[in-house]
Amino acid sequence: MRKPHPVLLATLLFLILPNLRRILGVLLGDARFCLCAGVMLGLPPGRRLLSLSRSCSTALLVMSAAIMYLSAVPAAAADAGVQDDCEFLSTTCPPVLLFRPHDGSCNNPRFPWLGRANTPLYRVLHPAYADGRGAARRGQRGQPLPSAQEVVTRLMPEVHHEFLTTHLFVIWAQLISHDTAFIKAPKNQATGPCCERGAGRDPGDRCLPIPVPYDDPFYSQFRVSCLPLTRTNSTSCAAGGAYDEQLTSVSHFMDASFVYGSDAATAKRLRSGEGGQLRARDVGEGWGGEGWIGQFPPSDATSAPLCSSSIPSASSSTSSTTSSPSSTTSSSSPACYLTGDLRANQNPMLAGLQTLLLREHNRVAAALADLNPHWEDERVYQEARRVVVAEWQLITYRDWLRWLLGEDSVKRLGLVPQGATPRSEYYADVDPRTANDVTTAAFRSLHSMVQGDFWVGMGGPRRGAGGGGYSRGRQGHGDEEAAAAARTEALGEWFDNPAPLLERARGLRDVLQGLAYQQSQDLDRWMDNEITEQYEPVRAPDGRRWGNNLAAVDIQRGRDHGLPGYVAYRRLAGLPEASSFDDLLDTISWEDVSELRQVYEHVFDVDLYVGALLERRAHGALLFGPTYQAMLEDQFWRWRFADRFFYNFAGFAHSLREGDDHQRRHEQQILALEGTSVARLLCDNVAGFDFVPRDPFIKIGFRGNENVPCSELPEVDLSHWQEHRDGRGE
Ligand code: HEM
Ligand SMILES: [Ca+2]
Repeated sequence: MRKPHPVLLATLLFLILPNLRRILGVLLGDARFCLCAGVMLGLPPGRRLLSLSRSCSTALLVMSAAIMYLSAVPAAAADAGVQDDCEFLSTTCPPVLLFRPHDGSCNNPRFPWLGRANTPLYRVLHPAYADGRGAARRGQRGQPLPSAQEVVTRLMPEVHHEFLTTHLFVIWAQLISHDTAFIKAPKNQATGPCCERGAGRDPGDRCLPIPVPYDDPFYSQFRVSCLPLTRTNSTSCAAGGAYDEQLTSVSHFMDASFVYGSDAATAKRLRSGEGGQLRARDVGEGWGGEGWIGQFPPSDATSAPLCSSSIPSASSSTSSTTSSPSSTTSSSSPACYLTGDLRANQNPMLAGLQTLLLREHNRVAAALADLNPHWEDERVYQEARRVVVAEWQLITYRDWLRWLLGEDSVKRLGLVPQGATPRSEYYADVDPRTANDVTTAAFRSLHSMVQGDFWVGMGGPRRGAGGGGYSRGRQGHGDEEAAAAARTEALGEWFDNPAPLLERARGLRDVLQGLAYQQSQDLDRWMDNEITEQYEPVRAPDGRRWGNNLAAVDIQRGRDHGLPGYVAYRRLAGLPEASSFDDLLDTISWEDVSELRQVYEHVFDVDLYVGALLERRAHGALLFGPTYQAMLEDQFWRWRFADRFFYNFAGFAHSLREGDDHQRRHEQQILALEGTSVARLLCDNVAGFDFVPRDPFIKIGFRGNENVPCSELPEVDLSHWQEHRDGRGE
């Protein structure tokens, strides 16, 4: 271990001394503390994650901080992908913060780096690297695990089963994932040489290619024998130099960083500098030249690496190994959106939601500026940002989460915000960070809900048997134009190229309408071919297209990050130990266990991503089996109660100004915010949404969900934000 810096040592003592009693508790074997130490060491906790006590969490936090501080002397990075310094530990904060910092720092008063952008992800279980330090996981006997491509071919073919949630529910989830994690991997796979002969053999080259079996039913026709993958950047300082932790480049909190950016410089670049507005382009003539369309994010060359204007053609599609499908980019980019998140252009539905939230910010800012002409640009921007982040959190926790975790679960965990919450309910001693295990497996499982053919307009697909969709819901509203425009588009045709679809007459409206009316796929092991064969495609000379396999990347990424196998995670959900394939039958069907047996040599080899996706639904859960349910409950609980800036905590400096009057006023604002809804966002920001499903996250007709005119929906009464010139409210 390296010699600690005196300042860091002093900080460490400052952290340890007040918590000495708790730390001694760990050492002396207090039962509760043993449980917590067990979690840290990857031992079976035997209880659900959420049952960790508060004092246990404190001890955990302090102990892991101690490890980090003791090893925090900057050292030269061993190679390009590994950072060995923990510079983030020296984060300093101003004494009082009225608005949350963009990078997520200074949220936790004692550990100001927790949740900051460019820091390591949290881990639920100790990693299972092949060499204990950072080499990708291998099988129980040290053998290579089965090819991720082979696993997908066998276990995750395309079968369509729809669920009661809409595609809007799914893409909203994608936004949440972009708000809370962005692993630092050089854009895949991209131009990297990860499929060249010998790549991946030397750990220094940061390659972890996915071998494709020669008889692969899809890729063999294109003679593709390898899918490229670059390893995620990591640091070993977080674990005292013992093993690698992967870094995320965005703030871990649910703070709409995908709108505002995760660092001060980006945040500044996104602002217009006047009236609290974000920069936007007013698009008058769309691609079809059909009249005024509205605001879109600015177009900016810096987002170009993740944006291309058309499908490139394959230059070497007949070679035996290949560079990434995405490596060939097109030269002309009509509009590459600059937003708070570099992934905004990935697909048109995502870019549509990014645009929606950008417009909401500018709408709220304009209203606040009207109410408070004496506010400067900065004040309007920060107050509007606070409103939009609050709406984002409220809609997610009140309206969206019940369809992810189930009504019982959100009630049991007290996750639905109701009015103001006293500051004593903030858990300063719980780690607020995004868990590696969650973002690399549990949350990614929603890839299985993505529709490869997405609706544009609300009339549903023209092709195939389904035709007609929900056009009945339109009766009485007479929107014949929408019916005429209704069609489906293949996802593979639109990756990294949203503008031509959105920026034409009714383009954004149609894409968002499609989201609100099309049902999503179910969460199961069946994946859509548009993401398992066509992610960022190239075209073969005969016009057919092929791309990367997202599900195989997910599996390989879990191995890259050293996530232990599925069996280890079962214990978090209180499921019995499993040491043979037969032991899985309590949660996985006989047929699926037989499939697992065919692919994996040993039950311990089964990847978390695969095993947990095969589980039958947990009792009381809507989508997940017990393992993913427990992991996501824990994550959503921590993103809320360990976020000091969560919108409805009352009584902090940032939630009220001085004096009782302000506290009462803040509480009124919190209540006023409850007028928000995703339906309201659509009505307020997109022309042509005269009526909407009351709950656009679930299919029309389910539990009385019906179309309602916008005029019937509640709204946020912004007059509560009006302030007299002396700083007092009305
Ligand atoms: C609509 C089509 C989608 C596409 C094309 C897509 C594509 C991708 C890609 C390329 C990655 C990075 C893979 C890697 O290199 O490791 C990724 C990561 C991820 N995706 Fe998706 N995704 C889609 C939808 C979704 C949805 C609906 C969710 C819902 C939760 C989601 C959640 C995630 C998560 C949690 C990650 C990991 C993020 C991180 O830790 O950096 N994605 N996705
Ligand atoms: Ca964030």
